[in-house]
Amino acid sequence: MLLALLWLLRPALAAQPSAPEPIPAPLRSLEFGQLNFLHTTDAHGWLAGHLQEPSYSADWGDYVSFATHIRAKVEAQGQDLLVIDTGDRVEGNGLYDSSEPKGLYLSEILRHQHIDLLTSGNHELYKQNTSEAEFFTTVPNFRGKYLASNIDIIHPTTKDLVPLAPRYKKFTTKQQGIRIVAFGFLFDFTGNYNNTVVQPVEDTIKEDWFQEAIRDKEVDLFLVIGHVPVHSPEYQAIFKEIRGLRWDIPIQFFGGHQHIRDYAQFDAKAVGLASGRFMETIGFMSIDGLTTDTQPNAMGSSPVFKRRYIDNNLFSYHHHSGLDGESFLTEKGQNVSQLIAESRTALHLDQVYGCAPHTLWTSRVKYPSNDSIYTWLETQVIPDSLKDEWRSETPALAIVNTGAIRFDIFQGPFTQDSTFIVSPFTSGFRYIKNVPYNKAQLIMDILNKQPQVLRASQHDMGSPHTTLAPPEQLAYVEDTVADRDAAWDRRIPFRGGDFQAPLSGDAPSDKLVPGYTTKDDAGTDGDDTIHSPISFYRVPNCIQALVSANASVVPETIDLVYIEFIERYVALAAKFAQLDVDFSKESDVYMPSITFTDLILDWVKEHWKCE
Ligand SMILES: Nc1ccn([C@@H]2O[C@H](COP(=O)(O)O)[C@@H](O)[C@H]2O)c(=O)n1
Repeated sequence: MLLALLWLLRPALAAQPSAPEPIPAPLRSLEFGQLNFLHTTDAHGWLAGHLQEPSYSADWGDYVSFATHIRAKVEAQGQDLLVIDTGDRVEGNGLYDSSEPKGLYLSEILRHQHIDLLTSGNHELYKQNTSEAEFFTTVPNFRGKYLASNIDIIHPTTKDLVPLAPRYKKFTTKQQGIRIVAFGFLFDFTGNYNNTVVQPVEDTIKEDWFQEAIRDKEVDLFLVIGHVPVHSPEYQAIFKEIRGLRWDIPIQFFGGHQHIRDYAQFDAKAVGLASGRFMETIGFMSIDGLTTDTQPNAMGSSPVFKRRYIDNNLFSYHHHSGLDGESFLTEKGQNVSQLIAESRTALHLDQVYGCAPHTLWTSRVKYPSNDSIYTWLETQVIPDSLKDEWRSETPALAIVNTGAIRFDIFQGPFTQDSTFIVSPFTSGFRYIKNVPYNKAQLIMDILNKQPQVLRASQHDMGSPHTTLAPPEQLAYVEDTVADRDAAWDRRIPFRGGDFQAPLSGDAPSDKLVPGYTTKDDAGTDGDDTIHSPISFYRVPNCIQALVSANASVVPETIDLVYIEFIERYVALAAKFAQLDVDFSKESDVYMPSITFTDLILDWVKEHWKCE
């Protein structure tokens, strides 16, 4: 009774208390259809939303409210909604990485969304405890919704190899009885821990169960969800396999992994949507003109597909749901926002360790440059901090893959949350002693020509979708330099900051908020928010820093230090460089029990004092 009263008296909660207000901006509306979808992918723990970026400042509770309203709205018209998530829900934010064990709070928050279908990403499988948490927690939390067409796991107690979740599912939609056969794939990933088995997609689709499923005559739509780029050999293979047998059944793909907004047009009746990363984007799709038992498509015409990339903020949510600040709130959504706020407090995610004097970017500025996060690591953090007490007399050349850094650092407070947002992984350092300096440089050159060089070898260095660089680097082959005032382009509004009024003041003439300006197979009208463009620069696979007492002298030999995650790549590059080393026997731990994350955090604490 008292609890109920307290609940009634508490302030209405939308987004997180410290989240910045969204900025009003011109919007393109959603075009609803017979069957509608909301899609998330690569959330990587960002369920609190972006607390330093107004464009993406809604949280998972707001998304729960949004999906509830959209479901009610379409169902009132006799239409259907399916909510989809295509994996990589873990690793990349304090809300996941800061707890012990990791994910303690996240899985409880996640389960409150009514997700109709979900699947695993590669990040759910890098480590044994993460995939086992999927098996014991997320799969049961979403029983009957989680699909794993090509993933098996060694059962933690019986030790049998079993499917992580059901391979596929046939169901009918609530309102119209649309008959759907759905699959849930992961790309041809090879970096998983050995307690799981990822079967290549191309082999999986030859299996009897898949062949039977696609021969089902009572189907109106094939729905393929997966942690797979929508433009990929894997999805091409699935498309061809289904289309080879079923020339007229529509196929809807949902994908992810590359952290980009993307849309693929396979043919007139088959399309795919990818919905970005880090809870920046909620993907929307609708299909009209599906043939069903009750709605025969007598003309036999192709269905009409519409797509929209929604910026995850309350301004967009209010607009698309047709509601305002008051009417938008749902009890469930507010409870989830509250749960996130409590979890963040329990994890001390707002604890400040230092203050960044200026913003450091991963891909918005050229590398190397003063504003590049990689230049900062190479010239300051690593040279100041990398020292092993047993090797202090020997110069070291440290190699770090750029993909180990996941996000930008904004000017201002660097918190417990920022720590994991920037560097969530648990990798430490290893080294090979006494490597000739020129060989080490050759190894660097080879690593930076990967995938071309390493993949051209006979060695299995993984799928074409994995890279030592951040994943979006694979999607864009060249720099995109925003054609506008660079100073404005770099302005990201901060919490309580003064850059929040682009509809007035000193903004460039078009007065738009900088953000995604997506170009995909359907054109340039996919983003809901009309943005001014932002720049994207390519970065190398790896960066290096020479750590030496006498930095002006080039040493003859060095300790070749590298981040643990890239050992197999470094070993292969060493072979190409004709360095005769057996990494399994000769490599050792450098700076025992220090992770790359610790190194960065310790540097921040020491060097970035808050005024
Ligand atoms: N321990 C790890 C794990 C991953 N990476 C980097 O992330 C890339 C994969 O990220 P996605 O979000 O695209 O799945 C991977 O290719 C590495 O670059 C890492 O550095 N350390």
